[in-house]
Amino acid sequence: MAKSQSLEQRQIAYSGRSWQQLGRDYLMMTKPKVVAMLLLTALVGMCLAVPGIPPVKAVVLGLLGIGLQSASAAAFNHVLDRQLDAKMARTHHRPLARGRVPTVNAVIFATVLMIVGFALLWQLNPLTAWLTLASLVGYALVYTLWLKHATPQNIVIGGLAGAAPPLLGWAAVTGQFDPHALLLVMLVFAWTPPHFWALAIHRRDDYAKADIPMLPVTHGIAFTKTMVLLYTLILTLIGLLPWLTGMSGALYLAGSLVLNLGFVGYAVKLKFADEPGHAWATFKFSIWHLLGLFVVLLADHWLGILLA
Ligand code: HEM
Ligand SMILES: CC(C)=CCC/C(C)=C/CC/C(C)=C/COP(=O)(O)OP(=O)(O)O
Repeated sequence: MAKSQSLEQRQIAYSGRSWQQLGRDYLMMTKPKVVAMLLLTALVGMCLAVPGIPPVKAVVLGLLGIGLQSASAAAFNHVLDRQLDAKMARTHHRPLARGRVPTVNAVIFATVLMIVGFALLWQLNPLTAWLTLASLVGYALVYTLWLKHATPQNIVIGGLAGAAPPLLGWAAVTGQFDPHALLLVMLVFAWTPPHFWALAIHRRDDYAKADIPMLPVTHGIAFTKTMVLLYTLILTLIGLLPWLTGMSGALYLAGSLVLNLGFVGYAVKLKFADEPGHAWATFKFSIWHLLGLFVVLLADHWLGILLA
C-alpha cells in the first residue's frame, strides 16, 4: 500500500479483504487480552462477594455485559485515537490507523457492543449497568480525549476505569456497593502506574514523537523509575489490606507478598541497576503479577470455604 495514499483511498483499497482478515481487525479493536484480564478481576470480585459459588445467571450475564462494555470502550479508544495511533511505532498498524476499517463501521460496532452490554447488565441490576457505563465513559471519553493529552497523571486518574471491574463483578452478584470490593479496586488502581510507566519508559520516544505528556516525556526516565518503585511499594502496603481486614487469609498473605515483593524487586533493579530491556521485562512481569494476585485471592477464598 503506497504511503502517499489518503485514509479514504486506503479504506476503498481494503474493501475486498476476506471475512477472516476483517474479523481479526474487529477483534484487535476490542483489545482482547486486556479485556480478558479485566474479566478475570471481575470474576474474582463476583466470587469473593458470596460465601459459596455465585449464581450462574449473575456470572454469565455479568461477564458478558462487562466484557462487551470493556470491548466497546477499547473500540471507541481505537476510533478516537486513530490519528494519534498512526504516529506511533507500537500502534501504527492498527485497523483504524491504517484505514483497514472505516471509522463509521467502527463507531457502529462500538455502539452495538455498548448497548448490548448495557442491556445484559440491566437484566441483573441497574447499579451494575450504570457503574459499568460510567467506567466505559471514563476510559473511552475522559481518559482518551482529555486526560491523555492534559497531564502526566493521565494514567493514574484514568486508571480508575480499568480498576473498576472487581467492583462491577461484586455489584453484579449482590446488587450492592460493598466497601470490600473497593479493596480489590485499590489493588488494580495502585498496580496500573508501574504497569504502564514501565512500558512508557520503554516507549518514551514514541510518546515524545506523538507529543503525549506521559511521565517519562515530561519528567524524565529517572523520575519515572522512582515513581514506578514508589507505586510498587504502595501496592505492597495496599496488598496487606485484604488480610488485615479479614477478607482474605494466610494463603493470600503469603502469595501476595511473594508477588508484590517480586514487583518491588523488578522496580529496584529498574531504578538502580537498569539493563537494556529491563523496563519491558518489568511491564511483562506486571501482567503475570496481576494474574497471579487475583488467582491467589480466589484460591484463598475457596480454601477458606473448604476449611470452614
Ligand atoms: C490507564 C490504565 C492503563 C494503561 C494506560 C495501560 C496501558 C497499556 C498499554 C499501552 C499496553 C500495550 C502494550 C504493548 O504494546 O504490548 C497494555 C497492555 C496490557 N494491559 Fe494495560 N493499561 C492500563 C490498565 C490496564 C488494566 C486495568 C488491565 C487489566 C486489569 C490491563 C491489562 C493489560 C494486559 C493484559 C496487557 C497485555 C495485552 C497484550 O499483550 O496484547 N491494563 N496496557
Ligand atoms: C467498562 C470498562 C471496565 C472500561 C475500561 C476498559 C479498558 C479497555 C481499560 C483498559 C485501559 C487501557 C488498555 C488503557 C490504555 O489506553 P491507551 O490509549 O493509553 O493505550 P494504547 O496506546 O495501547 O491504545
